[in-house]
Amino acid sequence: MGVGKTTIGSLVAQKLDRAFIDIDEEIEKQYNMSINEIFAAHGEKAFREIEKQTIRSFCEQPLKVISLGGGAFMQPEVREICLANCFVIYLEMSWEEWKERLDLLIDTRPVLRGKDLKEIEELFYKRQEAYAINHSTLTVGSKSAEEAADDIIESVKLSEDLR
Ligand SMILES: Nc1ncnc2c1ncn2[C@@H]1O[C@H](COP(=O)(O)OP(=O)(O)OP(=O)(O)O)[C@@H](O)[C@H]1O
Ligand SMILES: O=C(O)C1=C[C@@H](O)[C@@H](O)[C@H](O)C1
Ligand SMILES: [Mg+2]
Repeated sequence: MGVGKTTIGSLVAQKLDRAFIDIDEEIEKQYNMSINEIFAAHGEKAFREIEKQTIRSFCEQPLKVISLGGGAFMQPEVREICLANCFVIYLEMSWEEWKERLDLLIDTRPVLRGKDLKEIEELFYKRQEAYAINHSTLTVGSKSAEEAADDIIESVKLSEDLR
């Protein structure tokens, strides 16, 4: 969550001249509500179901750069759909670096609401096991979004060359 998938993914799409799809944004358009409002009105379970369906519909279309929401990969079916149809890149950050970003995220990521720092740290580490299942890992660290986007393009080109 909040590692920069939307920011960096949109740059990758621009640089590769591909369509960019942000799954959270697509869900917000379908409901005409913000993610916060969807969680409040329908609950997380309903959000996860629509998230899975939305991911399925876009992942089966080729030639797109797709940014998932932060918790999407926790669903085994989402992992299966993405790994079978897409080149899946995990953007990784250390806890020490990521927690400095919390102020930017706290108001717009409802899963953080009501949690103290210890609980957020537990969630951060709990998610890493699922995120580790991917085709390529990029450590974002202190890289700018531009640098991270360029690194992703290099890694995609390398994987194409190796095919
Ligand atoms: N490389 C970067 N360096 C510094 N700040 C960044 C970087 N990438 C993104 N940000 C900032 O971090 C915040 C979260 O970014 P973004 O929304 O792209 O994350 P995300 O991974 O898409 O989040 P989510 O998991 O909720 O979809 C934004 O305020 C964004 O401007
Ligand atoms: O990390 C998460 O569980 C989430 C991240 C956001 O991208 C949104 O998908 C939503 O706020 C849930
Ligand atoms: Mg995002």
